[in-house]
Amino acid sequence: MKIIVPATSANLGAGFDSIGIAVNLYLTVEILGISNSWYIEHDLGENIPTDERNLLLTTLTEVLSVKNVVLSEKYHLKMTSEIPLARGLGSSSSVIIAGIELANQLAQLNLTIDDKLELATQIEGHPDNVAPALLGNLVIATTSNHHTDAVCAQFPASKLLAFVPNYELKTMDSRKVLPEQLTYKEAVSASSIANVLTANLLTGDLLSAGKIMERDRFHEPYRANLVPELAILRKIGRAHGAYGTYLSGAGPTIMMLCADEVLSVLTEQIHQDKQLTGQLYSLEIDKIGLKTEH
Ligand SMILES: Nc1ncnc2c1ncn2[C@@H]1O[C@H](COP(=O)(O)OP(=O)(O)O)[C@@H](O)[C@H]1O
Ligand SMILES: N[C@@H](CCOP(=O)(O)O)C(=O)O
Repeated sequence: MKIIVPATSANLGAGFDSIGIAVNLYLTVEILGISNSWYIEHDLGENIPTDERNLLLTTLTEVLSVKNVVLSEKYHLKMTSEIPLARGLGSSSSVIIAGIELANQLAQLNLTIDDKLELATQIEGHPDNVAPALLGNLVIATTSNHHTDAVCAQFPASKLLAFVPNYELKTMDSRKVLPEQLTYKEAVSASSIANVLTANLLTGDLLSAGKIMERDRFHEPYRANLVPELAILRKIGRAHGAYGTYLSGAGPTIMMLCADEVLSVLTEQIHQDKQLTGQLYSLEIDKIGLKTEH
């Protein structure tokens, strides 16, 4: 059995902690067989555990404990991932979704999509990565009182250029620079910007969505110093016809949305800029989300 989960790009500027998209880079977990102890075969580096300490298995354990189930066997697994770690493309959320599905399959829990979403949001803390990783496409979601409401919709036709800088930024560290509070006036203004962004996305108006996503007041102004590449790429995007540019998740990846016609000029400009060191990915929206193959 194989579990396949897409990467995600959260926030889209003003949709902080509530809007995300699934993109076509994948985490794959395969069950190779029963084993004396849990073992995850992977080549993701020394910092990623191969035993029960791995996020995949801590998630599995948490789900089994919530459901009051004990597995009689341990397994040898193989994990491969195209998703860069700690770069703002939802690597941790993809593992959480895979861990929930692994528990679901191994313990035959018959979890519904809603059950999986509740569990994932409880574990991750916010729904903007786990919801699109589970459902695919564009998801707008909110969590309160242990319940998540999620709306999944078609993302307007667009090319996605993800610039992934050559350094990690842990979500936890990037959240530390955010303010404890906003004034009432600031909160109303920031949420009105997010509301218009959502309306533009749902009506397929990417030209307007791209402009307003750059006016976020919830997180980008505070994180801009951590990721100097955001200002550079935004300038390139504006000069060469991108719809909009935003900090993907907690960064440091920067996502640019653009039409097919300007993709090559944007790619060339980014490659030519000597201040930018990192990898550039041309991505598509993943429309499916979590997949399990038997
Ligand atoms: N395949 C994986 N297996 C186990 N842990 C992982 C895996 N991918 C990511 N993680 C954990 O998640 C952390 C990154 O999560 P986070 O800081 O939220 O960044 P992001 O989710 O944006 O990539 C990694 O440092 C690692 O601890
Ligand atoms: N809304 C969260 C999203 C974190 O996404 P990640 O891909 O960086 O884990 C935030 O902005 O902190």
